[in-house]
Order: sequence, then structure tokens, then C-alpha cells
Amino acid sequence: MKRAIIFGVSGQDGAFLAQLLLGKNYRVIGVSRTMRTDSFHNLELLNIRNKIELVSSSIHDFRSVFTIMNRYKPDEVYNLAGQSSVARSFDEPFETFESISVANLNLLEVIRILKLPVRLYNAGSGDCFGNMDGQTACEETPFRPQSPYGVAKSAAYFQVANYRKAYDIFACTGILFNHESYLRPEEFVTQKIVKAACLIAKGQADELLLGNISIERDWGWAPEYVTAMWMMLQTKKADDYIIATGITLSLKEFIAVVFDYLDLNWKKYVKTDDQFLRPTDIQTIRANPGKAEKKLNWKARYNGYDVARMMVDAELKYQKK
Ligand SMILES: C[C@H]1O[C@H](OP(=O)(O)OP(=O)(O)OC[C@H]2O[C@@H](n3cnc4c(=O)[nH]c(N)nc43)[C@H](O)[C@@H]2O)[C@@H](O)[C@@H](O)C1=O
Repeated sequence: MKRAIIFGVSGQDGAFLAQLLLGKNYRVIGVSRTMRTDSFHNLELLNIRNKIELVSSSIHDFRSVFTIMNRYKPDEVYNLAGQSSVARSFDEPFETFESISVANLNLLEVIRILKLPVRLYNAGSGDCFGNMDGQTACEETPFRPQSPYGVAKSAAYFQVANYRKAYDIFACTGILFNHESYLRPEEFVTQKIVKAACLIAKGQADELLLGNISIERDWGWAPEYVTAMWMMLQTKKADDYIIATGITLSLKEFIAVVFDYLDLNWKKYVKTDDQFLRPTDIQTIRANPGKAEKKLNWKARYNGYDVARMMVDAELKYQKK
């Protein structure tokens, strides 16, 4: 039986990945910063909490990472931990850098020192590219990050590339663009829109306040993206891959699909409020996932339009319970 450790098991991606690996008969060790019962809501929703060995550890504590890796000696390690909100990274730059870059370095150092024959997945981000003036990002496009989050993710990406080359460690970075689902917290714009629109449809709310709604993103469906993470670790040679749908839509379009699906006119309810603007923001993101399609045989089935409707379906089902 293969052993996998997932750092950050309680988040959206951690939960979907744990579900995927359990389905492939892995022994799954899930690491979370806190063992508070309410932290495992996602695992409970997927009905897998009791199938995972849960361990408490802070990934930016070297000793703690060392102990866990030495105890379980996993075949695969997925680093999905760390502060994941771009907006919050402007208010918490230190926490963002430590939980992403320092934590990633801890893992790489532990693997190097213990000489573990492990395969490592590092959660990278399309946010690293910054604004690209209409260009489409591929794996060769240089990073020009514009947020503390993008800077931290870029550092982690280069750490992985450096350790792969210098010490022959099997380590991959998945450069994932926005990926959403019903497990997304409302801190992210898609879930904020879906939850508010469903409340408006039920007559329980009458407005939705947002920041910059002219931005454009490539939104995919998270359960598909965790499959790509696993696929990266099954290849012969470690490499980095962009994971995206290849289809970009504006936030206005996303809002319109959600509201239309609920028979509502979004223009009546959506208002903008400066408190949700960021010091710097990425206007348009376009991604080319061609390498993942060619080398991993991975291709997104759902695009942002589908994601909007699937999130509404899930929210309506969930609200009824
Ligand atoms: C690839 C990357 O993808 C995600 O980062 P993100 O793109 O910043 O995601 P978001 O949902 O917070 O914002 C999307 C856009 O929507 C705009 N926006 C308008 N009004 C609101 C608003 O009210 N709330 C929020 N959150 N955003 C708003 C906001 O200004 C931004 O332009 C993370 O998964 C991250 O971990 C990651 O790696």
C-alpha cells in the first residue's frame, strides 16, 4: 500500500486530494496545523474524516516536519499548506511568506537530509505571473508577481527547481490557476458570489458588495485539479506544469451566469465597494495548459461557465440540508 502525506489536508484541495488517494487505495496521513474539530468540515462533508490518519503539525516548524517525515517515510508528499488568500497576503505578508516559502524549504531540507526516496508535489500558483499585458502564460513565461502571495509562491517554485537540479530530488510544482468548488470558503470571490446570489434568490439578502469586477480569470473545477497533482508524481521525470482550463472569463460574466441561473438580474443587486480593492491586482489572466495535456494526458473538462452553475447547484443542495 502506497503512503502519502498531505500537508494542508483540511483545505479544499487537501480534502479532494485525500478523497482521490483513498480511492486509489493509498494510506493517507493528513497534516493540519490545528486539530480543532471544526477544522475538518471539508473532510466530514466528503465523508472521509475517519479514513485519514490525522496529525497535528506546523509546517513552518522544521523539527515537526522532520519528525513526521521520518516517522511515516511516505512515497509521496503533497504540500498544500499555507496562507492561500491573495487579498489577505497584503495584510499578513510575514505569515504568508513563512507558511509558503519557509515551510516549503523545510520540506525540501528534510527530504535532502534524510535522503528520503520520496516524490514531492508543491502547490504553485498562476498568481506568480502577475499582469501579462494580454499574453498567455506557459511554463516558460517569466514570473512577475504582484502580491506578497505571488512573491512567496514564486520563491517556493524556485526552491523546488533548485533542489531538483542540485540534489536530484523528485519534486514538481503545479502552477495552478484559480480552481473552485463547493468547498471554497467565502474569502474567495466565486463562493462569495454564489452564496450571496442564493440568499438573494430566497429573499434573505438584497445586495452583494464586491471590489473590482472587471478582472478576468481562468476558473476551473478543483476536483479535476487534484488529479493533475497526482499525475505529476506518477511520471518518470519530475517537472513543472501549468494547470488551467485555457478559457478566461470576466468576473462580470461569472456573476451574470450565477444570477441568470437563479433567474435574477445581477445589475439590480451587485454594488462595488472600495474596501474590497487590493493595493495591486491582476487584471487579466490567460493560461495555456498544453504541456499538461501533452505530457500528463490531463485536460480540464469544466470551464468557468460550468463551474459557476455547478457551485450554485451545490449551494442549493447544501442549503436545503
Ligand atoms: C491562482 C490564485 O487564485 C486565487 O487567487 P485570486 O485570483 O486572488 O482569487 P480571489 O477569488 O480572491 O479573487 C479573484 C479576483 O476577484 C476580485 N474580487 C472582486 N471583488 C472581490 C471580493 O469581494 N472578494 C474577493 N476575494 N475577490 C474579489 C479580486 O480582486 C481578484 O482579482 C487563489 O486560489 C490563490 O490561492 C491562487 O493561487
